[in-house]
Amino acid sequence: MHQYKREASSAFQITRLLVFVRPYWMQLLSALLATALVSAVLLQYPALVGSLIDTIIVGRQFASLVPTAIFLSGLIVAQALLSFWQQYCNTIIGERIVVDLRIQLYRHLQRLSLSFFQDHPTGDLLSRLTNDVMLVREAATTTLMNFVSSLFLLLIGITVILAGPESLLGRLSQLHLTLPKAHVFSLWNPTTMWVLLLLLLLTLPFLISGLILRPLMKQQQEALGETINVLEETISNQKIVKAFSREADECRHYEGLAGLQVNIARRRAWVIGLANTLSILLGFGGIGCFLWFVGNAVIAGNLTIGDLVMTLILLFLLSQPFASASNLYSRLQMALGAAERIFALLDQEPDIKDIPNAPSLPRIEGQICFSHVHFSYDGQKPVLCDVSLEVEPGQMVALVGPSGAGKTTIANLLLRFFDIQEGKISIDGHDISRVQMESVRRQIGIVLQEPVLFSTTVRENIAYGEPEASLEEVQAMALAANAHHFIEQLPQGYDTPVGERGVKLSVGQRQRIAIARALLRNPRLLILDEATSSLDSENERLVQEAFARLMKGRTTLVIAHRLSTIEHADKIIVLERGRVIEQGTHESLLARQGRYSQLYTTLFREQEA
Ligand SMILES: Nc1ncnc2c1ncn2[C@@H]1O[C@H](COP(=O)(O)OP(=O)(O)OP(=O)(O)O)[C@@H](O)[C@H]1O
Repeated sequence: MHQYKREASSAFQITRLLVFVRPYWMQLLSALLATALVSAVLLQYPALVGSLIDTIIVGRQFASLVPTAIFLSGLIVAQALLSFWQQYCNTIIGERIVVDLRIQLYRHLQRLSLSFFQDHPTGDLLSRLTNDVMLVREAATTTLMNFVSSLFLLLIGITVILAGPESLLGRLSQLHLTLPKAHVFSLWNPTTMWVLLLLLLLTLPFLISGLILRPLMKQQQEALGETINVLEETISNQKIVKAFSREADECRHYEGLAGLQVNIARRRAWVIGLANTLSILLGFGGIGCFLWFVGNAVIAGNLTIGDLVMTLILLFLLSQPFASASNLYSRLQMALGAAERIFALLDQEPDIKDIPNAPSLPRIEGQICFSHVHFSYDGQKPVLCDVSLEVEPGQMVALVGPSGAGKTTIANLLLRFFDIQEGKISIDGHDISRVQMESVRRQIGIVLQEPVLFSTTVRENIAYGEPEASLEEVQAMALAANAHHFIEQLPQGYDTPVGERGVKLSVGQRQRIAIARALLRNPRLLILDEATSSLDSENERLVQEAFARLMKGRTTLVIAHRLSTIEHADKIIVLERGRVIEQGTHESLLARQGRYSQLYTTLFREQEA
């Protein structure tokens, strides 16, 4: 069983996330700069309004009106342009990060071994590639920019309040306008300490809520993965759902999972809500006290009404970071939970790997040899025990045996979908675990019991293994697979879409397309898994003919269910409970009156019936 690795620290996750942001650091930096500048621009407004009241309205210096208006207009234009750039970069960088992450995840998935996909539900993987990636995108763009904007508002705002005329605002306003005395408090007095303590208190609710939020977010994403899984399974298997009248049950199942998500969301809302309420109480309580100080100073004549209005606007601006802090923090925690799930997937190593500098398997003749092979899927329950068999080039070998005997497993091992625990499998004398697995698979053609087609055109399905093949080549193979005539009658001929998994074609038609696909690959070695379900006699004849053409001149391993195939095999291998119990030709095995003879009689009776 594949288990995802356990969680790493937030700092480690953030460092890994930065790798995805790095290619766009210039653009991100410019966007962050724009964000910081927007904050700086915003913080000009309190001083301007203060000056407007004190100098122009109360002080009646109307000459300052025009420069003030021009300065204000300039600020508005600057804010608009900077905001545009920030938004533009936000969208572009976000989209690039999403695409990069998805491509890397998809590439990684393609590298993973088959066993990984058997252990992990499709819905969970889809959820990682879609929702988790979107959460990370938001953290790397919107959340980061909001954070920078909040940080700048706070830092500049507090400096302005605390540092008086030496502040950025103070200096700027003295350059352009005559903003009177902005000396509010000097640095490092009891008030400063009081403000710092307040800030510290404000961060506490978020720190505590973060500890609770992160596991909750992970739970929610996992529940979402399960929901997508149910969706994927029941939508793609609607035929079975309907045939067994399970629509209402499936709806209830789905509602149950959706309800679980609401429950988790409710717990999350409580945590965020409490952190928010606490921060509002502390933050706005603090602001109220601060205003009380300033109000008293105005009454005592130490500050003007303009100062009071300026302070009010400043405090309003400063309240923004606190108001959005809980939201930012919960989004960051969501993104970290999502990043953890993404990296857990990226950290999965394929079970089946080429050895270093593995050579490519040269063009083969098609000799197969299993020598004392022992295999188990889970490392515990043995599936194949001491299996030895040999197939000569060009031979057709039938694997027969009861259900669960290990026939498909032998095919899986030849394709190196799994590695064996003991023994050796070789093709033309080359141990398949010591050559490039891609070069092995390239030389093996496979036709499955349930032919798998992709939701594209007939032509692309036939050319799946040889995408460069010309239409003439595709048609020639379709002709040999007895598929050309029915394809020509389809509405758009070879360009007709076959529907998801080929649902728009009959089973026999799908099978012949799969045979044409294997023919086009022209492999030296073939694995056929014969359909157990019988086709109508015309379809059966067409499929059997196509199979015969496909097998001609190639080594073929057939997981056989049909008497005609078994009887015509050069060799029959009888498997039972993972062991080869008999092997030989049809006649020799019948003469032995052993297990094969029993199996054959049963099959004969079934198929005659
Ligand atoms: N991916 C897997 N993981 C774990 N066990 C598996 C897996 N695939 C098959 N098995 C087990 O291995 C044994 C052999 O299965 P296999 O599919 O090879 O049988 P088979 O002879 O092809 O059967 P059938 O004729 O019914 O297809 C069975 O007991 C099965 O439960």
